[in-house]
Amino acid sequence: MHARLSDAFKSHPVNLQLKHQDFNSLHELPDSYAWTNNDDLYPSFLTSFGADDSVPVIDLSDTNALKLTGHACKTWGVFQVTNHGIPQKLLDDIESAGKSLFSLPVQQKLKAARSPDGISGYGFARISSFFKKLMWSEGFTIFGSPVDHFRQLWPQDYDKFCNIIEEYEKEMKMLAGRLMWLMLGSLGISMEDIKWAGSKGEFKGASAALQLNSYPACPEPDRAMGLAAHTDSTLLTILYQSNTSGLQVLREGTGWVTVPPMPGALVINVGDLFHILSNGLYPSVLHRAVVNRTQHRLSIAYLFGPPASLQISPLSKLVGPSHPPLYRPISWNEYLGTKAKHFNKALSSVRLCAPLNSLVDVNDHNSVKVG
Ligand SMILES: C=C1C[C@]23C[C@@]1(O)CC[C@H]2[C@@]12CCC[C@@](C)(C(=O)O1)[C@H]2[C@@H]3C(=O)O
Ligand SMILES: O=C(O)CCC(=O)C(=O)O
Ligand SMILES: [Fe+2]
Repeated sequence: MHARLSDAFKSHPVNLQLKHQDFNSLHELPDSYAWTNNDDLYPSFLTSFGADDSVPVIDLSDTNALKLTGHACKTWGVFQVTNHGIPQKLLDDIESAGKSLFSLPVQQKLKAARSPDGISGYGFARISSFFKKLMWSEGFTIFGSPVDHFRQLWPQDYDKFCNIIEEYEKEMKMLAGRLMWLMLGSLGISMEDIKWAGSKGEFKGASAALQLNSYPACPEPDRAMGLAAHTDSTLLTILYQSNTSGLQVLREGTGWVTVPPMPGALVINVGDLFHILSNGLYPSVLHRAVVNRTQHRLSIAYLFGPPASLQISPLSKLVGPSHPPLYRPISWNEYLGTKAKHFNKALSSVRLCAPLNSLVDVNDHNSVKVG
């Protein structure tokens, strides 16, 4: 019997969701939410104010899109896309669905709480268990049908919300497929090299989760953390951050760089599984979300991965005598379990050989050099 993604956390349950409180009732930052540099694994003071180093923006209708994508993945691990074909109406609909969800009373939201060993439902981000301080955010993860949870949240009109999610996932899946081919194509990989992509290259058996993140306005944003620095355990992530800034990526030699919201654009992150697939050529990007004093912020992440139990390993075309495979084969299912156990050391725990110079290896987030 094949392992299912929803079983990935069975051996590492987290028990955080019941401590949830109503952010709107907090007019001062409680100590439990006040972060110092010691509480974070990556230095916070390295914020970059220079505008000279900015996240690439790629117009998907540009004839150079393949080359630009390759360059962005290699040098940044993140880029924004325009002309992606996702209707603005759908982005507006999912944004208002998210707003409607998070503005429900806490007791109502808790009816759809994520179980300690589950994937789907309402709660703190899974990675919260690795930190002493709480994050100034709440999340809702959708994996598979959201109907049971949505019936709890909106007994009258859950159907309407289910339809929006279904439509959004359908569109995201198609876009994720297009982006995969751009990223793979830029590495010289073609459809024949990826058996699981299917005969039409549509990645039929792929799995994905949808994560709605809510960051309420915060009385002391400089001392709070929306979502602590992490890489995504995905092949790629498609993020809609609407019009409020908050997403930052860690850039070698520069520090934290804000990804500015652009009307209608989507942010694409390279995830850990693509890092493995590309044998470290396209490194996954460390990112975090900061909060602000006046505006509530919502983001929607489509976390795209391979079939749950398919073994992912460095592509054979990218390995050879002078490029040994850097990572052992691992399934998404197993990788999520590894992440739940080792968090920021998950990728290096899958690594086969030590980097030549471990101090300057850009592909190993445990030795990232900044400043
Ligand atoms: C498939 C998944 C990736 C994710 C854990 C999850 O089961 C669903 C939520 C995802 C998310 C979103 C916020 C950041 C993150 C690190 C977390 O705690 O939950 C990611 C997880 C991940 O990419 O490892
Ligand atoms: O809210 C954001 O901008 C980032 C969200 C994120 O990193 C995630 O959901 O994995
Ligand atoms: Fe993320």
